[in-house]
Amino acid sequence: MTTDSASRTVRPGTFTPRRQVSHRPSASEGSVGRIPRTILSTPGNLGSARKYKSKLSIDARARVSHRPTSHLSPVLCTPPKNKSYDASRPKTPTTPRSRSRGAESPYPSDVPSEMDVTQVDPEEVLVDYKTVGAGDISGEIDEALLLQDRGKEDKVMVSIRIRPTTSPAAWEVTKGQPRGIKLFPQYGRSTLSSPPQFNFDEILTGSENKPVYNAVARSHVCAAMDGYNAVVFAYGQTASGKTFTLSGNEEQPGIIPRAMKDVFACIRRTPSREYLLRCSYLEIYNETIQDLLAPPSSTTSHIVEIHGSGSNVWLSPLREEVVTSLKGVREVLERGNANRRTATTNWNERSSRSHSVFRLVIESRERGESMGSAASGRSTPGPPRPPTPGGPRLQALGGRSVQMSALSLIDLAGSEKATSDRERTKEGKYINQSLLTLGTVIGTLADNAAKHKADYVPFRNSKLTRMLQPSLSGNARISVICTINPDTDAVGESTSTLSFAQRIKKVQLSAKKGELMDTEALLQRYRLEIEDLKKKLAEREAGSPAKPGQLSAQEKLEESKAMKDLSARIRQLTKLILTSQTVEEREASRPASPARVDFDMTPYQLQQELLAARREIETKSTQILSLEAALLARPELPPDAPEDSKDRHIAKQAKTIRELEIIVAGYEDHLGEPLRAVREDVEREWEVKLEKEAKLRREKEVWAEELVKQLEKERKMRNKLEEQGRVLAAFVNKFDALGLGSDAPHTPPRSKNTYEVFAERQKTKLGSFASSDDFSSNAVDSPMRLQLSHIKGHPNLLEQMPEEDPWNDLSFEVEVGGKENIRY
Ligand SMILES: Nc1ncnc2c1ncn2[C@@H]1O[C@H](COP(=O)(O)OP(=O)(O)OP(=O)(O)O)[C@@H](O)[C@H]1O
Repeated sequence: MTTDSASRTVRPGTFTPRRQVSHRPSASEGSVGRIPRTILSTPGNLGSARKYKSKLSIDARARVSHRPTSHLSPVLCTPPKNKSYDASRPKTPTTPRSRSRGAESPYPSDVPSEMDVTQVDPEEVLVDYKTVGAGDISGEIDEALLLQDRGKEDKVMVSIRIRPTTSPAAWEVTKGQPRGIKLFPQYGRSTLSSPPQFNFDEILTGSENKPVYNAVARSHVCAAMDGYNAVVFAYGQTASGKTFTLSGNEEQPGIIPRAMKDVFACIRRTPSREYLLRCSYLEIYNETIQDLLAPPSSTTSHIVEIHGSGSNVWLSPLREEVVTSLKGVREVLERGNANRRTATTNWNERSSRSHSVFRLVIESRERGESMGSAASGRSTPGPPRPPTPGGPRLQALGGRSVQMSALSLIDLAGSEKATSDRERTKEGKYINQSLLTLGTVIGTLADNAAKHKADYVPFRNSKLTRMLQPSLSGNARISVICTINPDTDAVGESTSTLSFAQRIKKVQLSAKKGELMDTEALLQRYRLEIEDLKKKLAEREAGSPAKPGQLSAQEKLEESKAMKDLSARIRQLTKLILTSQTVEEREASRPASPARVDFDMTPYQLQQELLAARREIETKSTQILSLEAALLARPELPPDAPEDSKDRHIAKQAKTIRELEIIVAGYEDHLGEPLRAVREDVEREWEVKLEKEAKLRREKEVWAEELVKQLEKERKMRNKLEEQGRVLAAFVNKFDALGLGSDAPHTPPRSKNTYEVFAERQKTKLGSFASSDDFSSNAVDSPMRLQLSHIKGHPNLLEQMPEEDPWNDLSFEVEVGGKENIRY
């Protein structure tokens, strides 16, 4: 066990029935006898008597002059020491103050830890709309304000707050959207280059804290109430107004007190949920994390360690206080602030010498029908579960899941120049170093986001960045308010603050709602899902008989697949429920395991536990195997078994049969039938398609046959023509051989001309002409030689004859081979 739990043993837990929370004295009230009344009666001392040495603007002065009690009034000179202030918030002496607070803390050393979260039953300290008193809320929340940055949820919201000044300002705010801030050219480093200009989500001026809260923090507070982690932090040069913005003072409450009011306002506006609120407050001083709420009497160290890595980081030992009212929160804040380290520096009368983190963990769940732990019933019997540092305390009951988120409000120490004081110089070195690391981390994250890289981010280089790792890595809505001093002698620091603001704007976020479920909640979710799925299945079933004709095969397939999916999911969920119930039954029937995990254990202890658990599992597995073998070897129930166990067995079997029947019926109804019908439809559709294709093919074959015939005809025709050509040539040669033509001077026509001879030959059936060789040898003297020479030079001339054959007019018939007459 850790020191934390050791300390728990000396602090008896005081449980108060939950319904009485609003009526019973709160932690602070309860200890009135021990805590000085002066402290309780000055709730607003969070930001009391803060001053800075530079002058305020005229309007700020005018405002404070109307309020003589305002803590902003004595700004024109170094403030006189304020006794009550000193008493409530001790300043750091020249060396860091001792952590044994008996002397310094306003709280006596025996302040009980009544609201320590480890000492109360969470079910007894829930807050809901009934328990929130009218004084706990800030009035109506403007819905429009909550919706303001909804569109920028994946980006860090970055705003600038310019502290009022009476000196000439080096910066001017540009008009329009996005809001810009520009350095007057005369204050730029070089007159040649244009002076820097920056654009941001908001640029705020003046001393009013309400508009600042509304603009930069309200939507983030509401996001935290909605289940998202949210971080608001102030960054800037020393004395630029970070603490004034975060904590403010009685006149001008800052972001923290306003946020707390809104938390309770939100609870009051949400009657359907109940909440468990717990807060912690720490500071990082000289790279050491100190618990600002640790009880002064505690002998244990106040040094808090960071455990875990990546997005799973937690702090331990860290005291968390349950708060049930605004008064309770205020008391916690006062106590923490009283322990914070501040000191007078050259620039700030009360400079924060550390980074402070106020964290509110919000757990909530739907309200049950009846209230109280007995009515709602714990899902796990026995004593409350061991505390989990940073983990859930509220249990998911009756299927109601628990939403868990954290709202972190961070006041960073301011960057500063060197000072003559050695102690301040050392602190300043640590402050500057951790701010530098924050800048590097932000720069790398921004670069990674812009260039889609995954470069190593040096979170571990400082406690601050390591602690902020889960949020900076993306799982939080972040709002940064950068405070600047507009004076001309702070241009360098302001420019560096604005560059940091510019870089952090590029960091990519993707906050997820934190939801926790226990077995019962999961089972309930499964049951609801099954109901829903069954309804859907029934609707589909009811709709499908009306549709079949209208659906295409594809649609039917999809419909069948959807039904199949639904049935599969129902089966899967039913199985999950049965498995979980069996596990739960077994859990309930056996004594609590001695190996139940205590989350306060050290990693070594956990490892040992793990080894022991593994060994036990092995032994149990062997036992199970042998038991199973024995079970198989004997009948389920001996014949002489008692009647009631027989009945139980029968009931169990009947239940299994019913389950199987449902599954089988579901399969048959929703899977078998539609599939068969679909298959038939598909087959029918394809048959028609096939027939069409076959017909088309037949038609094509006929066409192809026709084509072949046509070709054959053409080929024959061509052969015939060639044959005719040859016959004609032979005829002409013969004609010449008969001496009916010569190159000699024209002889008077003889008694028979060519046609007559031809006709005569035809008559005497001179069908067998001499071979072409014959007639070519005789062709020399042919009167048609001239024309033949043309033909010889162009063997294909006959083929190329124009369709309008001039020889047509000279047509005559000749008998070829005694078979048929050919017309020429
Ligand atoms: N906007 C403002 N209007 C009026 N007064 C302001 C404003 N901002 C800061 N101040 C005053 O300036 C002084 C210094 O402010 P504050 O302590 O908040 O600075 P800081 O940035 O937290 O400094 P450090 O980093 O040193 O802690 C305080 O007295 C505060 O009241």
